[in-house]
Amino acid sequence: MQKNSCSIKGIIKQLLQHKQTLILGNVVALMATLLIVIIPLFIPILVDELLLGKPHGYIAWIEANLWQSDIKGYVLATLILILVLRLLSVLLGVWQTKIFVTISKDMTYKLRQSLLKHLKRVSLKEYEMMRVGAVTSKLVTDVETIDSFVSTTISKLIIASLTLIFSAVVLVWIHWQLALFILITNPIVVFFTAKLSRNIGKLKKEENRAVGVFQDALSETLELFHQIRAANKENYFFNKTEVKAKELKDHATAYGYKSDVAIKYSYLVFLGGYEIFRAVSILAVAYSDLSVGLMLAIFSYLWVMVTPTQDIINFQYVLSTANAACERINSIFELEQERVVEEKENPFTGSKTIGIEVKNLSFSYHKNKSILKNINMSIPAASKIALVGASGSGKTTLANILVGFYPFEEGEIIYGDISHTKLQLSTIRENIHLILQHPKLFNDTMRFNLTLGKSYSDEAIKKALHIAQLDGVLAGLEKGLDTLVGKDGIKLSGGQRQRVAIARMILSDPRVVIFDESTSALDVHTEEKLFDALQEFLQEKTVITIAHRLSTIKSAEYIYVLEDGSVVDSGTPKELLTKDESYFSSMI
Ligand SMILES: Nc1ncnc2c1ncn2[C@@H]1O[C@H](COP(=O)(O)OP(=O)(O)OP(=O)(O)O)[C@@H](O)[C@H]1O
Repeated sequence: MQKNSCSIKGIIKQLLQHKQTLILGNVVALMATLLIVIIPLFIPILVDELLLGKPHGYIAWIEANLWQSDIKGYVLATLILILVLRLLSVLLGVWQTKIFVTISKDMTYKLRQSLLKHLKRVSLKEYEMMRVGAVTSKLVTDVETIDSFVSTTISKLIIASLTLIFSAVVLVWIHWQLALFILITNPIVVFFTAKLSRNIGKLKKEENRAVGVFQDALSETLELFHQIRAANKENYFFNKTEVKAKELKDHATAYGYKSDVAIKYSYLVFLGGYEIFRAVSILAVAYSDLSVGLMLAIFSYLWVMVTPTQDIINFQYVLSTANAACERINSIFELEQERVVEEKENPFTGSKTIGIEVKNLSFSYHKNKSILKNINMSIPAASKIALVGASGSGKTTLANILVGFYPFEEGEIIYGDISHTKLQLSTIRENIHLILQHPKLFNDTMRFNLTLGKSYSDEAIKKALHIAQLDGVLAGLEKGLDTLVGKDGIKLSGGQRQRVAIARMILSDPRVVIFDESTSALDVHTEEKLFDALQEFLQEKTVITIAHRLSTIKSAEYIYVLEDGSVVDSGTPKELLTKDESYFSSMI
């Protein structure tokens, strides 16, 4: 699979995929420019032929072939013609902008799309260490920097170059020595400003990084606002965010004024050349046969050349900022993704449930710190297993591995009769449902939190709520299933949130269910009623229950005891109860 990445070469390659539209846009832009560029050619006619009586032959040709008039008539006609040319040029300019904006926005959309595609499959290990604000800023600010590079490249670079070439040709035609002078000074300006532009690129990179750091601090503060308030730590966290805002201000100020200084400096170099050129032109009128009208035309061409020259100078800056943005964007593309395997068989299809064999499984989150050590477990299909052990012994880690959240290198898990190496992690998660102790809810309706966007009948939803002991809760919601549950389900109690997660599981009807302290917030009475109601639903499913409370695992047929990442004991509840030293015995 080809790895996605952001590079200037890649952007150009992608641009070329829009070849036809690009050509159309450039033809339109060229026509718009030509209409403007020919305007200075009217100056010699007006000044030399009409005012100074120095014929170039144009008026004579017009009189012979088109129309005869006095000075007023010719001036008025020229004025109208120039205004029409300008109007046409503006209209073509609007069309050109529409074409180029469509291309550049399409390209930046595609870049965001491929970043989101990459993030969608990012490994959980990477996600856990990810600074969300920094990722957001890359998707917004850095992609915008690329957008401005693309729009500058496609809309300005070619036209600027063509305008300069066209003006150069006309200048050579008018006075080749003066033209040569301009053609030599332009590259010198670009040369003197190249190094500056690289430094500006670095400043832009710093500014975008500071945006990320600020966004990160802000989102974390707002995310944990409730806990911050509970700890009375608003000052600490908001001051920390303010410091990041100040850093952002410093970087943005540095980039803002230094990039402006660089552009102005480059422009100054250009204007210096321009002033010298003007002096030389006046000397050329004094000491050669260059007419005043042609000299004024040359000056006009110089002005015509100002914007394209500036565009080319700016292009260097935009190019180096785009390079810096690409570097930051690539750090997202470099995030490790979940493995993809070619799945030939699916053990879950056609079976009501499956058994799971864990063989010699070892796992660590970070090198040198082993969390699970050589775990062996046999979980027959439709069995009811419990996993107990002291806090930190690795129960949740094992549950996360069973549902395919973390890849592991040592050992094997056999689902049905298929090894984990031959299964897509998404297939495993589709069929094995892990219910967490602290389920996350979306700031959306109760219905959405139960269905997660899939369509179920109201009847099915209500049945799931009934099993999850939520009838009373639903009746108390002002808009029933369409009631908003608030940020992270704040309007619901901890136990209600746990039951919403269980109702969500019931609706998704998985083959295997893992309860990880999923009823810890319920009182023993409600928990008992819940498991009674769940009995029929779970009957034909493999169920693994992790709990610290005996009441939660009382119907387990077989128990595994975990200690410091190893299975230290296992057996039926009866067998374990006979052992005085067993962790299970201590739960009673
Ligand atoms: N995402 C993670 N990254 C790094 N280390 C982790 C991560 N999750 C857990 N750990 C570590 O792994 C060990 C086992 O944690 P785990 O949550 O699996 O234990 P547990 O038995 O479920 O504990 P509890 O009963 O308190 O929920 C702990 O030492 C913990 O610090």
